[in-house]
Amino acid sequence: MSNEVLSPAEMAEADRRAIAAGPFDGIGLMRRAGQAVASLALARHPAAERFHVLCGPGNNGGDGYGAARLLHESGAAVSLWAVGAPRPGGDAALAAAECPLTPQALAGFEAGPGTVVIDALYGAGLSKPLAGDAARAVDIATERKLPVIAVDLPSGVSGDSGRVLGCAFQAEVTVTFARKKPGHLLLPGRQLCGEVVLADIGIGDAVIGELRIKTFENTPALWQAGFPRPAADTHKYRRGHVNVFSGGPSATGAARLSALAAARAGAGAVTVLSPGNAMQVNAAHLTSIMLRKVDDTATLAAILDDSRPAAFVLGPGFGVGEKARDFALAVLGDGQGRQNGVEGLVLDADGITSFEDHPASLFITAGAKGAAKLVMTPHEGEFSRLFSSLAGDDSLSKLDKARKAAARSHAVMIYKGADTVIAAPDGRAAINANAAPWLATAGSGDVLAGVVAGLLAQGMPAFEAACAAVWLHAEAGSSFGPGLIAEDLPQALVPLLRSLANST
Ligand SMILES: NC(=O)C1=CN([C@@H]2O[C@H](COP(=O)(O)OP(=O)(O)OC[C@H]3O[C@@H](n4cnc5c(N)ncnc54)[C@H](O)[C@@H]3O)[C@@H](O)[C@H]2O)[C@@H](O)CC1
Ligand SMILES: [K+]
Repeated sequence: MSNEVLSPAEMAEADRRAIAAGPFDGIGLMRRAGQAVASLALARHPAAERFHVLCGPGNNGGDGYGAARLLHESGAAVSLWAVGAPRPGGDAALAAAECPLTPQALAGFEAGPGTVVIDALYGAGLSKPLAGDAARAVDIATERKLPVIAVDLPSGVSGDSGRVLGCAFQAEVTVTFARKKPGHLLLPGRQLCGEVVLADIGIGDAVIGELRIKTFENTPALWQAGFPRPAADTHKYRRGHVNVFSGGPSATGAARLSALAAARAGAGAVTVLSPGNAMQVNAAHLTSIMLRKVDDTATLAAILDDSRPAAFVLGPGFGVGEKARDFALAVLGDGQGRQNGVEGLVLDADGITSFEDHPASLFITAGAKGAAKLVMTPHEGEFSRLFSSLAGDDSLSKLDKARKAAARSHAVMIYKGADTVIAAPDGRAAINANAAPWLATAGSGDVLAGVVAGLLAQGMPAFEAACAAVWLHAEAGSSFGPGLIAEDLPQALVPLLRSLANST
């Protein structure tokens, strides 16, 4: 799979193993990296008046020296600007020695209109905030709106977290090697990278395979094989039953949105579980979705006794409090082991907030042997209510936080945002990068929760169901575009589901 995402440390290990396995040594890989950058620069900017290649002291700079040499050999006008000298005897020093151009000090960097900047200052080895001459170079490129081609990462962007250290280049395109890094996908890094182009520099799939990578970009390749497809002889309850808890009479719409989304995602039957005082308003708005009165855990127990496959959504519009906690724990199994057919619980919005002062009861129940699978869908505020120590730890990336929260809570986490991270208790994680700003609309999260439950009810494993739902939800929002409201999303899923069904 090429959707593995490597941390800078894993990438350095891949480099070491690739060099040991051959056929390329360190300078060989570096030459190929330089070649990839030079080819892209010429293809994108054939009429550039000049390429300004900015080289740092490490191997990122080494790639820059290689690119500068090849651009110069191709007849392009090239200025070379360097900060710090490469370590003598290292690959970057060899690349610098191979380059016939004399570097000028970065302190004197100047660039006029019509020129292109190739940023090879710092990549995977960025270790402190950009300052001094490097920061000045960023200012010049930004003020003059010069196109920037970043080598591996825009200097200033952390490959681990996507955060900016000091300041960073805004690249038009970033050429990276072998696989993407978290910093290409997590914000603000993703936005600063511009387009990300993957170059093959000779690090083979077998080498990457040895690393047992557990981080992925969330694309259909990750979950398509397990996407539910109804058998020819199926019937509605075999396609899974989703139950969505409704809030009180003035807060019922969110549950209905979730229910409709679960139905579109392929659940065979969907029921809104409504408090008695909201039955009328729910009944007035439901057609194919069924309705059942549930006011207390005794009534809920009868529903949980049903052995047919089912998933539950608790949270959208539900209200915060003890009732939410009681219902959630009952669905998970209340420490008694998994209920007959309960595949999972999607805990969203108020359902998450209800456990703000009681997280341990949720985590212990979710971790009990045989408990139903728990999927939580917090946005940043909700995440910090359940995981305040993780949320406040600036040394952790969003990826780290989601992963640690999943392990702590025994839940699949969908840590929402424009760069949603999905993480499983077993350490797998996926970063989603196809979201569009149109999704930031009221009720959008209710739809997502419903899609997750729709897939869970059909027996899709929780991590894959969460990844598929996030991708479909984002793709539906992106394809609909301006004017999107949450009510549009379930319908916008249809063409995507159709093309998924046709593609296998
Ligand atoms: N053989 C290899 O290891 C390969 C590495 N490649 C390139 O190597 C890069 C990683 O190389 P390195 O590990 O040498 O790391 P970098 O070249 O990214 O940076 C490390 C150097 O920069 C200094 N530094 C870091 N941040 C700084 C800051 N903000 N201000 C001033 N100095 C700073 C460090 O002290 C160190 O000297 C990748 O990004 C990629 O471009 C590619 O050539 C492919 C092959
Ligand atoms: K760079």
